[in-house]
Amino acid sequence: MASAAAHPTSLSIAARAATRAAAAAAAAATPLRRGGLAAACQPARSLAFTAADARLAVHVASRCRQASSARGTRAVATMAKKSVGDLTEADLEGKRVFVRADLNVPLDENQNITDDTRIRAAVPTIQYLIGKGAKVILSSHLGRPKGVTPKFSLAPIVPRLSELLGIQVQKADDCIGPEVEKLVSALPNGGVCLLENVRFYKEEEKNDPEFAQKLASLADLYVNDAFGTAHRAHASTEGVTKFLKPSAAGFLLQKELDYLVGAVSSPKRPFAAIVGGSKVSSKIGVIESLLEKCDILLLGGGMIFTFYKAQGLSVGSSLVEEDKLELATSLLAKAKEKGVSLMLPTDVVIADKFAPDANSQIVPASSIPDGWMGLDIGPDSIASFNAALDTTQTIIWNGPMGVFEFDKFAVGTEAVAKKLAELSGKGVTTIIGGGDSVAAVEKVGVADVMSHISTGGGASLELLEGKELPGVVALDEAVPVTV
Ligand SMILES: Nc1ncnc2c1ncn2[C@@H]1O[C@H](COP(=O)(O)OP(=O)(O)OP(=O)(O)O)[C@@H](O)[C@H]1O
Ligand SMILES: O=C(O)[C@H](O)COP(=O)(O)O
Repeated sequence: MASAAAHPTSLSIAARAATRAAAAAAAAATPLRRGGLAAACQPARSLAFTAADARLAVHVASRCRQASSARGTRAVATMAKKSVGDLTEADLEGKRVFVRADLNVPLDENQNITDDTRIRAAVPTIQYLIGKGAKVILSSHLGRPKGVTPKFSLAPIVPRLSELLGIQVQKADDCIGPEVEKLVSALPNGGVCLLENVRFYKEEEKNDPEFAQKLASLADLYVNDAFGTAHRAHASTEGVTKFLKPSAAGFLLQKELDYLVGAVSSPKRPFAAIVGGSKVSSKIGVIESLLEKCDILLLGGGMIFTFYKAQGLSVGSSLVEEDKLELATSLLAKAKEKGVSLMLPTDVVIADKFAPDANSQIVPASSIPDGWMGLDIGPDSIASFNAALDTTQTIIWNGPMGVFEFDKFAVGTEAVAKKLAELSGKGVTTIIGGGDSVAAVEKVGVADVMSHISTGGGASLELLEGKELPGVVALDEAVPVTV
């Protein structure tokens, strides 16, 4: 039996990035299509972002707030923060606004952007601010550099961002200091200046107050739209709010919270959660938190073998976390206690090696022979998962059903993506929680029809675990509105 640590479960980062890049290229030109509030809450996916889109974003933000108020607890959970949409022309015209975005996009070896989703998602907030005559000082990290590292420069972002905004974005060679100050002071109303990678200073990740103050000194007010980095208490996401008032949430941040907290806390029922991925240990928090909220929990991916083993089934050489057998048993018991219908796959696709060209066969989950490993869920499981999903009104999905990077073992994951796309078209709220499930949805070409696709991996997981995000907590509270 393979231990989790020794199991060859992970594809290289490059292979995963290539899959995502191909999918993203297909997704890049798809316009926003669905109607209704949920769809309107999506960041604009079209390439040309217009003033009309900016007006839509403002309208959407206010509709989201109204919808949230109507949903009671959802309002408390998601919309208690001051919004960029609350800032008027009088607040913004001629003002320097420090906008923290997450422009941490994948680049190939020639510094070409292979997935511009995060850049496009940052556009509505910037467009709104420049439309109101603000001077936007845009900040982001890229990668995890140790000191100044040219390959982690934000320079490759400038052409695409300029294209999307329809104006030439200025680029600073640093993120603090006299040269940056000069550039910022020459910025016209409605201009945008992108600062260099804020992680070139170790003080950023240390949330150093002096560094935060230096960043803050460039601006008059602060907007955080970096959802993907909101789980980090860094100088540009958290520290800076101590020196800049008001500190407001951007449209992307609001939308992510509205779905990942709001729709999950007070869902239209029945509410199903689908959790997959490689290991149960990395999803414990998410499963435990979702067990408190969902009606149906479907489990797939590598983690199911720990559940099978805990039930005394033979799992061959499938991925198993031996030290999590008790945990798996207790999660099954907890589901029962909570009245949650927890479904494990009834059949699996097994392989004689961890490789794209492995021999494969479909067997009942209870009879995996020695020497074979489960790499996908089988057709009976897909059918019963689909039947369960057909009964639902809200679905959240995190983690693939199998080793979807290998075509032979991608069927279960793709079936879930297609089912969610079909149900989304019928009005079911479908939320994809970041990471590999987003890559799978993009690979199938159905990203555009989902209610919400998160731009954050780690941040979305932390939210789903019920944790507070420091980058959100630090923002100003919204002024309460009496209805
Ligand atoms: N049966 C399986 N055996 C081994 N690995 C599996 C199996 N099913 C899925 N995986 C692997 O799980 C990985 C994804 O797991 P992970 O827990 O990282 O999911 P995620 O949360 O969606 O992704 P991310 O960590 O990128 O946010 C994929 O690379 C996939 O190949
Ligand atoms: O890609 C991400 O998940 C975010 O940009 C955060 O990056 P980090 O994990 O390096 O903080």
